[in-house]
Amino acid sequence: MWRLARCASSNLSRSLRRRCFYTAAIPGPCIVHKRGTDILHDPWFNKDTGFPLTERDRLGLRGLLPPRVISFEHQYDRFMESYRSLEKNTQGQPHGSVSLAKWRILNRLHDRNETLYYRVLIDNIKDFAPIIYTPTVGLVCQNYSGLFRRPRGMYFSAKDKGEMMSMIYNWPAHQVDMIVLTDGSRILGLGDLGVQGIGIPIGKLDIYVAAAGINPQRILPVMLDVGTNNQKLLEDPLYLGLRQPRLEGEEYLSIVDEFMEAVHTRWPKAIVQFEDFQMKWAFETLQRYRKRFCMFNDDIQGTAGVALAGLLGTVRAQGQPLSDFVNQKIVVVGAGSAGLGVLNMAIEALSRMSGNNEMAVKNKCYLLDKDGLITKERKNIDPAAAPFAKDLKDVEGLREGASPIEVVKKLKPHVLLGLSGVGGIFNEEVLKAMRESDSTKPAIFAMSNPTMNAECTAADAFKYAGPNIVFGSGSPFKDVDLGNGKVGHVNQANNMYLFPGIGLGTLLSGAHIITDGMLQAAAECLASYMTDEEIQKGILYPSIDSIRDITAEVGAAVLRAAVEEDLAEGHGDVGPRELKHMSKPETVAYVSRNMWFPVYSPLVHEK
Ligand SMILES: NC(=O)C1=CN([C@@H]2O[C@H](COP(=O)(O)OP(=O)(O)OC[C@H]3O[C@@H](n4cnc5c(N)ncnc54)[C@H](O)[C@@H]3O)[C@@H](O)[C@H]2O)C=CC1
Ligand SMILES: CC(=O)C(=O)O
Ligand SMILES: [Mg+2]
Repeated sequence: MWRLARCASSNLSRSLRRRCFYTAAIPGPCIVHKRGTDILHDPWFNKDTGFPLTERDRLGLRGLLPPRVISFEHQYDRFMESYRSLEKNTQGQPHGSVSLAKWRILNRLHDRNETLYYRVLIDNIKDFAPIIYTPTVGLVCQNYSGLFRRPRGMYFSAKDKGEMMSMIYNWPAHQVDMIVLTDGSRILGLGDLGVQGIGIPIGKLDIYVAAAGINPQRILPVMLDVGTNNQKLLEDPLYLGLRQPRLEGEEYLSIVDEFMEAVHTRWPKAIVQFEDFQMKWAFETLQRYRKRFCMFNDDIQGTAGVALAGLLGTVRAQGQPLSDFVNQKIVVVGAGSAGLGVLNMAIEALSRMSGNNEMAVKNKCYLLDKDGLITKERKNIDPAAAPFAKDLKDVEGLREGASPIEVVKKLKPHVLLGLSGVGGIFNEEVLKAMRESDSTKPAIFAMSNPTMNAECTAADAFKYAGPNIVFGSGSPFKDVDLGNGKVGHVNQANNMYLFPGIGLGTLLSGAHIITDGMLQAAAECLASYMTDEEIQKGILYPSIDSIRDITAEVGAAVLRAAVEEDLAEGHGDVGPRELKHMSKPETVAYVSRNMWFPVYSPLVHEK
């Protein structure tokens, strides 16, 4: 049953909680097995000019650095100053090249000094998320082979078949907690980018560190390079991946199987997030592995929870009780892994609310793909979309393959949600038709990424569909000035609000699988996070600035769900019994306490 109880510690002031993250205890020492320049060249341990003199002596660094010791705060200010002057000096230049220049300066720091990098990322997450994550990460992936300077993460290719069990031991960390894996076949809305898709696991794991406080020494971005069907890349002399068409069928699955077995053998507790796989493999691999390994598919499952929280928020914004969700007509444009994931989770929630009358709630949900409205008349219907195909007699006045404008005009939906990857398909005509919606506050979610692939811009949505809409987009847009001091609020309807908490909560619970119950708990937590006052203003999700707060809450909700399902085996010194006895607020505090925070630890050398 959907509960709207406020999250455990939500009455603690958010800013107070944020400050708590900064009162880090004196850091314990960190053992390193290297000395001298090897340390300076290792971004996990490097402190640049920040090594105190005693440490320089201990680690054989004296003379390898300029003599003056610069404090962490001073280094931080210096970096931010250079970032701000880059912003100033590139004003008026093309947006894409400015974004790439910003990414480069951040990436250089990432490659040199991770402690400082993650500190600036955490403190400035709202400004930097659009650079290291969507939309700029899309541009980075498109240009990856040209931008490549240093490797990050691991690359397993079709040529490594039979070798993966030993290759996995090439990774230098003893423990890995979180892996994000892609095969590069559907990178954001940009299609098959082959090996260049590695930018996505890197960006997602940066969000894991910033939002969930996963220790960056325990993360691993992975590219499974099984070839690419992108002809342009195959012909590009700079392309860094395998120059062959993608493996298919059993050949493909045997590569993924081998990788999963290798990971499980070395790090049985590591969580694997599948990211940006083309639809057929996204569903197939989820089915194949979810009962055997600790894994989830972010595009199917993470996106669904965020969208559902947004849809429930919309009902609240309309001033209706949550039970009114069952009366909403929902049109989803895009029948891929994300669109189907959203519809499946929405229908599950709706069914529970309507006393398991799944048929009745399905009748209120409409699904379109590139060929328009999906009905039972559709030839060669995808089996995953088939359960949502409409009987033509139930959609009077509409035809098989009806276009978004025909559907919106006829149905006057409460919600129009885009996960098609096609920029601008919610055009002026479609948006204007949403003015006739049966809802007083219709919702328009243009969730495709990156920005140019969004189904519409925020400005167009408010301009054409009217000021009363609730708006969400996958990539960030600025709030819209509606005149008369009114603001059209933009919600970033992105799975970044959930995946970090799903990963962290699962990790701390010690569960060996991720169940629907754990995912539902995550979505419920996000749905209940905002106050009625915020929701009335059309604000459905917390600000990205407070992403650590919401992640702690989501993580705790996931952990408690694992406990309730008797799956929690504990983590580190905290066993299942202790987890079971934690109250809700204690669980949130426990999760927050376990978030890594970047400070320079004293380094101690051990041979
Ligand atoms: N905001 C968020 O958190 C998330 C956003 N996404 C975005 O959603 C988009 C789709 O992702 P997936 O479902 O994984 O891709 P997918 O490739 O599995 O599915 C795309 C779907 O869109 C349909 N489509 C293509 N052209 C269309 C058109 N002109 N009109 C209507 N439908 C059309 C296709 O037929 C297909 O059903 C991507 O742009 C991705 O960035 C995905 C996951 C999370
Ligand atoms: C956000 C995300 O996961 C996507 O666009 O694929
Ligand atoms: Mg994705």
